[in-house]
Formats: sequence, C-alpha cells, structure tokens
Amino acid sequence: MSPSRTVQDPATLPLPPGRQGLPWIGHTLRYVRDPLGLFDEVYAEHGPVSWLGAAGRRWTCLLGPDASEAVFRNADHAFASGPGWSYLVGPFFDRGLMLLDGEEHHRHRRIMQQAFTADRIARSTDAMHGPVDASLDTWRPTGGFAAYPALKELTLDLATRLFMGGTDASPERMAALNRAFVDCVQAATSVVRVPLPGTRWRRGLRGRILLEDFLREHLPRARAVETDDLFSALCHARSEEGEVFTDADVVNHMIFLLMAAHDTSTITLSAMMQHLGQHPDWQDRCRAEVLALGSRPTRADHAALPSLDLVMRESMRLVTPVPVVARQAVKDTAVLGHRIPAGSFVMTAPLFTHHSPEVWRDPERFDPERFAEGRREDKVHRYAWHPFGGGVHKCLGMHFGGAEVLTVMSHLLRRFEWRVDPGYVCPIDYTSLPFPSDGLPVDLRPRPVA
Ligand code: HEM
Repeated sequence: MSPSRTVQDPATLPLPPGRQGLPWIGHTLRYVRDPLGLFDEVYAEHGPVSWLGAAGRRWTCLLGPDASEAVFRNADHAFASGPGWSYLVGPFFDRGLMLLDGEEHHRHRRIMQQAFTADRIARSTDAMHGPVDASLDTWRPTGGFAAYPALKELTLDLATRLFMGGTDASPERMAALNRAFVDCVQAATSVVRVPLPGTRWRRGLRGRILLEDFLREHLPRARAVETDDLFSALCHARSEEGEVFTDADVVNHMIFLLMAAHDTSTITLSAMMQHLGQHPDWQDRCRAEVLALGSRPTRADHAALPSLDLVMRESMRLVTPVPVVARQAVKDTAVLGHRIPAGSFVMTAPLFTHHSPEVWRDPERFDPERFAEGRREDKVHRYAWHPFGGGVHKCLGMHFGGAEVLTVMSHLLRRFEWRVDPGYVCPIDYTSLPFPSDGLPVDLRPRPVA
C-alpha cells in the first residue's frame, strides 16, 4: 500500500480521468449532502486519482491512504496549501499559518510552536475548568436537548477566554467579537463571493475588520505583560533562532487560530456525545474513568482516560472534522501514475479513507476498540487515520484540541447522563465543516454532582 518514494516524470504519464457534472457548480450540491457517497462513486469509477467539477473549479481528487500520503509528504514540493485553501475560505483567514507556504511557513511555524508546548497546554487545561463549568451551569437538561448549538456556544466562549483572556472588554463588546468571528466563518463558505449589500461575504469582511481592530487595540497590553492566554503567548513567542512575530503576524494568526480551533473541537465533541448517547455501555465505562479522577482533571490526568481517548479517536474517524484538505499544484507533478499539471486544484479526503472498507473492518460500525492495543487497525497505513492531516502543515493544535475535548467531556460525564436513539442517523451538513443540521437532539438528564 505504500506509494513509491520518488516522484515519476510527470510528462510521461496520462492525465487523470474525471467528470464535470453541472456547469460551474459541478458536484457541489451532492458534496454538501453526501460527500462520502460522491467519493465512493468517483473511486469506484476512476480509482484513487481523478477529477471532478465543484465550486467553480475542476478539482483533482486524490483518494485513499496512498494518495493522501503523496499530498501530505509532498516530496517534490509541488503542492501549495495557501492558494488551494484561499480559494475555498476567501480572504477572511488571510496569512494564517495554514495559508502560508515554503520557508515563510516554516519560519512562522517555528515561532508558533512555542505557544503550544506541553507546559502551556497543561496550564491552559487548568484554565479551562472555570469557563466550562460556568457554561454548563446554563444548560437546562430536557428530552430533545439540542446538544450541538450548546456545545458551539461553550467552545466559542472557551476559545474567547483562553485565546483572548485578560482583556477588559465589556460583555457587549465580547458578544460583538463572537459575532464577527462567526460572520467570518460563515462568509468563507457563502455562494455569493462579492461584497454586495446584505450578503454573508460583506458581513464577513466587516467581521474581519472588527476582529483586527479589537486585536490591534489590545496588542500593546498583550505585548507588555506575558500571561497564559494564546494572544499573549503569540506576542512573546520566540523561536530557538530568536525569531518573533510582528504585530500584523500576531493579528493574522489569532484570527486563523480562532477558526481552526473552534468548529473542529465542537464537531468532535458533538460526535462523541452522539455515539456515547447511542452506546450507554461506553458512556458508563468513560464515566467510571472520569469519576475516578478529581473534579478538575489535569493534562497529566488525561492519561487515565483511555476509554474516552478511544471514543475520541473513533468519533473523529466516523465524523471527520476536516473532511477534505485543499492544495494547488505549483508545478507539474505525478501521483500514483497520473500527471497533475501545474495550476491544478487538488483535494484529498481524510473522510473517504476513514470510511474505506479497504482500510477498516466494518467501517460504519462504532467500535472504539479498533484503536486499542492488540487491534490497532489505524496502524495498517501511516495515513489510515489522519484527522489532523500530515506533513509540514499537520495540525499544530492537536494536543491543545485533545486537551479541550477531554476536559469538556470529563465535565459533561460528571454532570449529565444522556441517551440518543440507537437507530438515529445524524443528518450532517457539509456546506462548510460538517455539523448536525438537526442540532443533535439528545435526552439529557442531570446527575447528582459528585
Ligand atoms: C480538535 C480538532 C482539530 C482537528 C480535527 C484539526 C484538523 C486540522 C487539519 C486537518 C489541519 C491540516 C490542514 C492542511 O493540511 O491543510 C489543521 C491545521 C492546523 N490546525 Fe487544527 N484541528 C483541530 C484543532 C485545532 C486547534 C484546537 C488548534 C489551535 C488551537 C488548531 C490549529 C491548527 C493550525 C495552526 C493549523 C495549521 C498548521 C500549519 O499549516 O502548519 N487546530 N488542523
């Protein structure tokens, strides 16, 4: 299953086969409703390398673990992240780390890494308990409780505090800031991509300006004193070579990080709530581990939550928070016997591999033990399970995100019990990152606080 280590001479190879679908929109509507069905069809017809029309472009689809490996390993530096992603997410996350390439990306990543050390993540974990508890105090357990919007509010609140902590902004200003951030995220996937009055695009541009103004206004304070929040961490981060971020870098990175952290964590939490609700045996097992710890587990305590960790991995497999990853070929290259000409827009789909029967046994089944020692189905290929991507752009926040998810789940399991009909099939909207379009109704009950 391993792709060849060297890139073949592209000029000698055939172009990928493919299909346009409808003019301009191509297969966009099908993707939004059922990306897996679409990829399955494309793979059955053409194999791992093909192209399809979507969102006004011809996208070369590189499907399966070998094709993903070729993209992420990027042996001949042919695939650029910035131009691939900016076509999809617009100008709202300009110059965020994922939108940079080459030496510039490498330099920025070296600096940013200093804000994501194990020590910092441990301190952030301790700082999460207060806001998580406060947010859960507002939950009103009931049958049909809409878990997804409640989790989204919780993670947004948490991100604003952990990322921007220490600001003295009024609750109204913070609410406006949250709104601006949501406007940017929604604008990124809007159909109308010019700033006409009343459009999401225009609201997104305004949102970006508001976020920039807010961050610039608070920069001098974040620069003056080093505190535990991410804003301050970016202001003071210094690579081993002594490189630091400019003010503009800090602002751009903060806006991107808010986006990178927020929906991905929410989706993971909501998928875990769904599956634990449908599998009470797993819910009991995870709760027993949580209750054996103190009420405010530290990052080190997370090692004592092995069942919850298995559930997190399995949930990210089944509901892959970043279903596709975008790139653009900046020179001719070759993947699995096909020529990918310079200029091609390229996507690879962790979602597809995560559901592939060529990789997983009974892939649609919720079976966290597949990740347990003795089975380790994810070890069949380096890119069997890759919700955080791979290569030089591999998610920088994966440990931070893991700490957040385990912290929130620990509080949820301690404070609540919930059930979801075992036959429930979650309707997922893939317009942007995947989310349950019905809000994920769960039957939520309080537990006596232990
Ligand atoms: C918990 C769920 C998360 C998932 C599934 C996830 C997934 C991903 C993926 C797939 C990429 C790679 C995209 C690419 O190759 O083009 C990525 C990049 C990134 N993520 Fe995450 N992410 C998560 C949480 C977070 C959090 C919490 C943060 C920050 C606090 C974060 C920060 C980043 C950054 C900075 C990058 C860009 C890295 C680079 O380009 O060098 N992510 N993430």
